[in-house]
Amino acid sequence: MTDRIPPISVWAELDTQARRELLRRPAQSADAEITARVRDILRQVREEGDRALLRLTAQYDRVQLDSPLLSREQVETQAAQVDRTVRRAIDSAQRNIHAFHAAQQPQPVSVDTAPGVRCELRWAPIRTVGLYVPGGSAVLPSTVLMLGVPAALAGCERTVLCSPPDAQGMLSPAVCYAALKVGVTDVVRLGGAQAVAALAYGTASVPRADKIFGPGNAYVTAAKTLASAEAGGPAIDMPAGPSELLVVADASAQAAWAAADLLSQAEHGPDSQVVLVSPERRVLEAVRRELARQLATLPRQDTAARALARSRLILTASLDEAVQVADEYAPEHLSLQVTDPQALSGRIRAGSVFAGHLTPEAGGDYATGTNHVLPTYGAARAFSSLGLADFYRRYTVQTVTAAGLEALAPTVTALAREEGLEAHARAAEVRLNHIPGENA
Ligand SMILES: NC(=O)c1ccc[n+]([C@@H]2O[C@H](COP(=O)([O-])OP(=O)(O)OC[C@H]3O[C@@H](n4cnc5c(N)ncnc54)[C@H](O)[C@@H]3O)[C@@H](O)[C@H]2O)c1
Ligand SMILES: N[C@H](CO)Cc1c[nH]c[nH+]1
Ligand SMILES: [Zn+2]
Repeated sequence: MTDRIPPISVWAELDTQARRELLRRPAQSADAEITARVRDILRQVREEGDRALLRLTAQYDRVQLDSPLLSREQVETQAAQVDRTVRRAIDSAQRNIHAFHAAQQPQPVSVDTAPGVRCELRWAPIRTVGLYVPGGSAVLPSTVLMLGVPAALAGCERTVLCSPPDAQGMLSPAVCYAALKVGVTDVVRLGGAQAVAALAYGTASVPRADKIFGPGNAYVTAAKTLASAEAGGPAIDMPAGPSELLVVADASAQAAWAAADLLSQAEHGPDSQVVLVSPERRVLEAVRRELARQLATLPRQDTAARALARSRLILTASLDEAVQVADEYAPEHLSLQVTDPQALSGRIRAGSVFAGHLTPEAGGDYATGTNHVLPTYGAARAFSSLGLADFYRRYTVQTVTAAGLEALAPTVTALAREEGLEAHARAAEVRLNHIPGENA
């Protein structure tokens, strides 16, 4: 069975080009084709609104809808059917996610930068947020919580949830239950790039969102990126594409646990990528055998096998070199299955770190309380994991008194004239000459 798992790559034997190729994400190899298709989908929705949405849903989700929107009654009827165990699990995960995110309230700042010159930093909730909840290969009610809990905590006025419809044109009871629990205002059954287009442009039935959040496949991610680049387009959270996991393992790693973690992300989709980096050949070989053994009994064996075909098992010369490889890859999820995980956790750029042998990556996917919407494709080098602050916009306020203006004006006028912007200089001077009670 190990013939379905790639062989071990020895980092020291690879040149720069081969190393780059080894760490390349699978979804990016089809970039041009995906971009072209997504551009076309965006255009159709921009030009034709709901008509295009219904047509594209029939084409890509193979279901004919009468309207993209679910009524409140439909959502409640679906939610009422949720299984009791699932309902309890959603309630319990929601509590942890709420606790961790409630502690992230951004704080206002007020500083007198000079006498009579006050600068403030304030936070206001983004009014309308679009929440994309994946549902192509697996329906993800957990993502409703990851997006909906911080949106509610921030106080966003309108939360528009989009998720692909099932064969009956419905959303699952669990998704509907979670949506009601976090106070989503509009529930829309749309998936893929067309869902993002609807949120970006707004249609007769789907409200336009100021910012679009959420993970998705390569089509969803491309649509978010393209729509946000348009003039006046929505903001987006980050490129949160196909799931990734990189495990750094030393001699203390349990092969069966490392393999289980790698499979947990491989089963998301064929373009998910999982990587194991270790200075121990024995560990790499044992995990390779475990992957094949555990894969054989997985219900989503075909999906996981396709992702595993592009997985990476990398032998490094030392733990230090493993850290360098991991940092260069900048994974969405980083699992540290080593003796001293805390010593490594700050040295590798990653969306979320799973520190130690007893911390399964799946814990963070559902219930530890951290957010599972995370940057992929190496975006963790600069992008952050989703947090409460992402649901606010930050703005500044400055208030200048007469004394402040007198002190500030020479600086403003000198810099304005240096830049050749006379009107700027005069906008300060005109006030200076008319300060009430002084020069009036
Ligand atoms: N990075 C993160 O934070 C994070 C979190 C959760 C999930 N994920 C990832 O999200 C992804 C979800 O992907 P998914 O496919 O299961 O669901 P999805 O909801 O993202 O995409 C499904 C939609 O894609 C569209 N689509 C499918 N094939 C298409 C085609 N050939 N052309 C145009 N559109 C097409 C369809 O409209 C369908 O509704 C997974 O890769 C998972 O790993 C990432
Ligand atoms: N691993 C995904 C983030 O990449 C999140 C998720 C949802 N459900 C299961 N897993
Ligand atoms: Zn997952």
